[in-house]
Amino acid sequence: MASEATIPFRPAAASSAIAAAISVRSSLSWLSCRRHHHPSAPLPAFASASLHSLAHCRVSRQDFATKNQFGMALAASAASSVPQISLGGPRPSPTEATGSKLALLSLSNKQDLKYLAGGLRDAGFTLVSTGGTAGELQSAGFEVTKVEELTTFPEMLDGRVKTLHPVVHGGILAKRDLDSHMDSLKSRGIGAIDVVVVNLYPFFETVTAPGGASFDTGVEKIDIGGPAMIRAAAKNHQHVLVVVDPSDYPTLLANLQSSNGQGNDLMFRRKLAWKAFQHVAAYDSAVAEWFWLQNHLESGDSEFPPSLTIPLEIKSSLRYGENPHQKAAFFLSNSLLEVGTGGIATAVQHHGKEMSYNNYLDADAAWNCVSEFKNSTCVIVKHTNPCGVASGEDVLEAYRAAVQADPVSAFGGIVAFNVEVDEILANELREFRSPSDGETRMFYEIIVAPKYSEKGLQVLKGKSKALRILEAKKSGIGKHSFRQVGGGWLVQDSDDFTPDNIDFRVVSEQVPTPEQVDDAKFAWLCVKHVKSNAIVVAKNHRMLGMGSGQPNRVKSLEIALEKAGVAGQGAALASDAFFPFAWNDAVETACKAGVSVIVQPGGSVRDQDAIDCCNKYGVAMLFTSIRHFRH
Ligand SMILES: NC(=O)c1ncn([C@@H]2O[C@H](COP(=O)(O)O)[C@@H](O)[C@H]2O)c1NC=O
Repeated sequence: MASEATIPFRPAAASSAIAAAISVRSSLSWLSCRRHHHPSAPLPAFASASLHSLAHCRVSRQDFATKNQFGMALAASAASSVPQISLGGPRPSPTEATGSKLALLSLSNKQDLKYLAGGLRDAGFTLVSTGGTAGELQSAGFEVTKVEELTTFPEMLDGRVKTLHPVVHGGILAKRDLDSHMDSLKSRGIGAIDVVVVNLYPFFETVTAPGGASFDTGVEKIDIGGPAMIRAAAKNHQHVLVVVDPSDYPTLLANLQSSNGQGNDLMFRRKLAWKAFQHVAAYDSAVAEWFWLQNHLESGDSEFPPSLTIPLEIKSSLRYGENPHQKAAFFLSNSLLEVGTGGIATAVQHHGKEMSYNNYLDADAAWNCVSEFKNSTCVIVKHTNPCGVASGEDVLEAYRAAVQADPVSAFGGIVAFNVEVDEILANELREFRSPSDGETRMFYEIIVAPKYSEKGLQVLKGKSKALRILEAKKSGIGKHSFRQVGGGWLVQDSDDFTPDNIDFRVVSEQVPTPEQVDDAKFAWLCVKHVKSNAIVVAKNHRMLGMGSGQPNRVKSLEIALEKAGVAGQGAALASDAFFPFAWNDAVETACKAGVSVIVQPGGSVRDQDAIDCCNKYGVAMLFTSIRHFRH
C-alpha cells in the first residue's frame, strides 16, 4: 500500500493543457532559431549567457515565428552589456580531480545531515551542497564543494537561483550508458551527480503556522530549484538515487554499501523515484491550493476550483475494510482546509485494540454528533447512527439516559462525550449494567472524549483490554465533505447548520410552549445525524426513539414511535425532510401517537395537509426551511 497518495480531479475541458502545449511549442521554436544562427555554439550555461548569445544573433522580424519572440530578442539585444562569464567549455570537474562520485545535498530540513554525509563520504562520494547545507557540513568538519564552485556562478536573487544550472542538471540528467550524453558532459567538464538528496522549503509548515504567514512570506517559501532537481533525478533514476525523506537515509546508505557505491537495486531506485514524484506532487498541491484560497477566502467566494489535488498521507494500514476480505488503510488529508479542524483523523488513541475501518466510520459519526451540543452530552452510535443521545447538567445522568433510549442497540456501541471523562464517569462506564436485564455489564467498542482525567483513564483502561479510548479535538465546521461514486467524487460543504442558525417557524394553530420548542430543537439536532429517512422522538433533552435509513418515511416514523413507547407522549418529533403525505400517513400517525410538536423543513406541495392534520389533533408544527438529508 502506498504511503502517500494524491487524488487528482481533472476539469472536463483541457484548455490549460492546450495553453501549456502552445507555450512549449513557442519556446522550442525560440531555441531552434538561436541554434540556427549559431549552429556550432554550445547551449548557454546560464541565463545571462543566453542573453549574451542572443545579443550576437542578428535579429530580423522574419527569423521569429511570433511578434512576442521578436520582442524578447530585442530585449536580449539590449541586455548585451550584462557582464558575462565563459560558456560551458571544458573545465576541471571535481570528479575528474578526485576520481570520486558526486552526491548533491540541498536540505532545508537538516535532520540527520551528519549521519548522511558520513555515510556518503565512507561510500566514496564527494559532497556538493548549497550554501546553508554546505555551511552546516563545514562546521561539522566535512569537506564539501559548494554548488557555486561547480557552476562558477554565485547563488543569486536571495537564493531563488542556486542550483538551476546546466552543470547541476546536466550532471543529474545525463544517461550514463549513452556515449553522446557522457561526451557532452566531458566536453563541458561537467561531473555526473549520482546521488541527489533534497528536501524542500517548508511551504506547508510556513503557511499553516499559528498566526499564519503573509502572502510574500508564503511566496518565498515556494521551492523552485529543489523540485527541479528532485524531478530530474527521479526521471534519471536508473543512474541517480534520489532521496527526499530523512527516514530513507539508512536504506540509501545500506544500499550503497551493499553495492560498492552503485546502488544497483532497480526496485529500490524506482521506489525512490515514486516517492520523489509523490513528494513534489503533494508539495505542489499545497502551493496550488494556497493560491486558490488566497483569492477565494478573501472574497468569501466558496466556488470549487475547476481541478483539485488533495495530498493524502497514510496514517495506518487497517486489518481489513468493511469486511474481512477487503484490504484497507486510513489516510490523513493534508489539504490546507483541513488543518486544525480536529476530528477523528487526528484523535489520539490511549488504549485498546487497533481501530478498524468500521470503527473509524462509527467514531466519526459519534464525534461529529456529540460535538454539536453545547451542554454536557453523551451520544451512542451503532453503524453510524446515533441510537442514544442525552444532554444534561449531570453527565452521568446523560450517559444513563443515552443508553436507556435503546439499550439493546447501545450494547457494543461507540460512546462519545463532549466533556471530560473523570473517574466517576469512567466507573459508571465500567460498571453500568444493561437496562435490558439489569445484570450484563454494558460492552462498548470505543469511548471518545475531548479529555480524560488521569484516574478516569486508568479506570477505563481496566474495563477491557480491547476498549479503544480516543481523545479527539472538537470537529471543525465549514470544511468540505468528499464521497466516492463510481468513477468520480462528490464534494459538498459539510452540513454546518445548527439550531442557532435556523428560524423555527410556528405554522400550526397550536403554539408550542418554550419547553416544547426546546425539545424540538434537541430532536432536530439529533435527526441531522441520523441516516435518511430519519425520524427522532425526544423529550427533556433525551432521545427516546429514532428510525433511520428506511426507504419510506412512514416506516422510520413507526420505528421511532415504537422505540419511544409511552414515553413519547407529549414529546417532540423531528423529521429530516418534509412529509409528502399527511392524512393516513406519517403526520397523522405521529399525531395519533400523542406527540406534542412536530418539526420538519416544510416544502412539500401538501404542506397544508400536514398543517391541517396537526390543527385537527391540536399538535404544534414548526417549519425550519432547512433539510438535513443524510445519505
Ligand atoms: N533556487 C534554487 O536553485 C534552489 N536549489 C535548491 N533550493 C532549495 O534550497 C534548500 C537548501 O538550501 P541551503 O542549503 O542554502 O539551506 C533546499 O530546500 C532546496 O530545495 C533552491 N531554492 C529554491 O528554489
